[in-house]
Amino acid sequence: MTTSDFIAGLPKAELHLHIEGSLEPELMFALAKRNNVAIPFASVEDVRAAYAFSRLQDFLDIYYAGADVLREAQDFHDLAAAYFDRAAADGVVHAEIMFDPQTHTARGVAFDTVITGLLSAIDEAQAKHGMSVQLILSFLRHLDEADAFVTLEAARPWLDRIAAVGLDSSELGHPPEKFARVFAAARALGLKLVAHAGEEGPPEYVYQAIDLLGVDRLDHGNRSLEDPVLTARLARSGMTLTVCPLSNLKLCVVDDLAAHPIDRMLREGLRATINSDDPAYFGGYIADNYRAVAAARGLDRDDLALLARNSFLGSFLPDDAVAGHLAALDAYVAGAPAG
Ligand code: HPA
Ligand SMILES: [Zn+2]
Repeated sequence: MTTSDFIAGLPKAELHLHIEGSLEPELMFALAKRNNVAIPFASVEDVRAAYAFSRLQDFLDIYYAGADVLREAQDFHDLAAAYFDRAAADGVVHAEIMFDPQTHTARGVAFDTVITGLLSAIDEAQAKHGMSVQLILSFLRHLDEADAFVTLEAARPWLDRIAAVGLDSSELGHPPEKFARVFAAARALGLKLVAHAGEEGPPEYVYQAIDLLGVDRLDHGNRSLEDPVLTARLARSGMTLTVCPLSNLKLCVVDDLAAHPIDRMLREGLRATINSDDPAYFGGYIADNYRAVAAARGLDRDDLALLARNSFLGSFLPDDAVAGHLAALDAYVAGAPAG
């Protein structure tokens, strides 16, 4: 069995995926036509050619523009259904996906339209693929606290279908402390908490995410490695980091995958996981991310299985479900032919 096949069949959870970032150019064009929305691209090739980024903001500008084709519940359904089909083919048995309601409510698309479409695709993925899915409502950090509170209020009727809140968008200049009160309110509602920190932002933002927001999981977290005290603390506390190698490469968080710190993270005792972030924009889904770092950093099957194991340990699934997934993972690894 090749490493590529071993990775594809490895049972895994995806914990860092922006559903709007799974909008493939082909679907973008189809939805633009269906909804009569003008897009600033002449062809699918034209769209892909625009995906050259030198920092996070370059990507975000295009990502928010692309999301403009999403108007009706059916659009959100089709977007998510395409992701679940693709993820299932990559061995994803559980996904915790982020959505950015403010990207849509700011354009006049109702919160309920967005979540209705996503939930119907989630129910379908459960039936079709046996995949479990949880939703993470992510606040846009370039907007203010009041806007985040309005969004949390809009989510109230849906709280039984939302597992967590998150924090994404432009990191620099928008430290976690800006959202301390919103996160406290979300926690009081029984939601889990995650936040992007240490992707472009300094270790100080990671400290804020854990000390001021009280996050249960850290999205990216790469720059924590600049601070040995912080790194040791994250390792000791068993904090999960949702690392996204192809995203890191495309957004110039690393210059080269050969310099990616994924194996260093494991060596330092961090509970690192592999995820795809915005696969339509960064050139690969989750198995591609595993393959890319396996090749670039010489990861062996034990490393790959540990990364998959961490994805279940870092999930928000109940303990018995985690134990079931770990048993299936162990059985897969034990039964995989050498090669
Ligand atoms: O990688 C990301 N970082 C911050 N915001 C985002 N929104 C989508 N993807 C990202
Ligand atoms: Zn992200």
